[in-house]
Amino acid sequence: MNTIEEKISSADWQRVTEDMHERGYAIIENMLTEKDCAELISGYQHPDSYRKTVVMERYRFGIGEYKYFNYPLPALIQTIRTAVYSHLAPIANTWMRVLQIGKQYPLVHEEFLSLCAEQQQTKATVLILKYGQGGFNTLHQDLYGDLYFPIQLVLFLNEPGRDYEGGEFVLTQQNPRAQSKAIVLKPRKGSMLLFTTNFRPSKGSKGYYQMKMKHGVSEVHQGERYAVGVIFHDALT
Ligand SMILES: O=C(O)CCC(=O)C(=O)O
Ligand SMILES: [Fe+2]
Repeated sequence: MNTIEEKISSADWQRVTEDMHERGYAIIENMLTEKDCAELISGYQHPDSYRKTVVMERYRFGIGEYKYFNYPLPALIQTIRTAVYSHLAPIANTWMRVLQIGKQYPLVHEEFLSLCAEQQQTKATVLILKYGQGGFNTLHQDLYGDLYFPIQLVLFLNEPGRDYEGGEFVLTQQNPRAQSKAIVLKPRKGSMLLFTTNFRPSKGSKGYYQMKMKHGVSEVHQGERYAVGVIFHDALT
């Protein structure tokens, strides 16, 4: 059995990089084992692991519930956050360069977290979400302060079509000169989905422009759906 470090380092990052540039998202299957998924789901009940619980209806974020992890993060998630970041920072740096935004991200996640801390962004943003029948997550962006990393990921802990129906992951892209396009994804259990947090570069006739993206989850028609969201910046509150 490969360790999570091995799975991350042997992933096809060339293909992921191309997908991120062309589409603003990429899927890597088989990142988590059955056991990893089961442990993360059963951990949902342990109050000590989390700093805050959000009942989504209260804020009109949708229907469902999520919990922000506390530091220290579970080892599996800590490893994923640190190791995947190093593969994404070069992509983020290309995006900033082609969009002529004078910003570059350090290649080491700890250094990026130090920059967050300088801006008082110190609270963990990694979360686990739970939706039952009728659950959904409205289209949104996960910006938790002025400093943000432009790519984030979700880990899928249940099998679509078996554990739940509906509950598709929805991305919208807002072309500044057209209506929004919806992209609907059903990644399999254990998959990692990488996607655009705010905007990505898209090539037009006069060079690159900003294509704003949002994400959410369509209504769960049946069953239960859990997911872990890994956001690379920390939060003010
Ligand atoms: O439940 C999902 O797949 C979406 C989670 C989400 O919005 C996030 O991780 O930022
Ligand atoms: Fe989100």
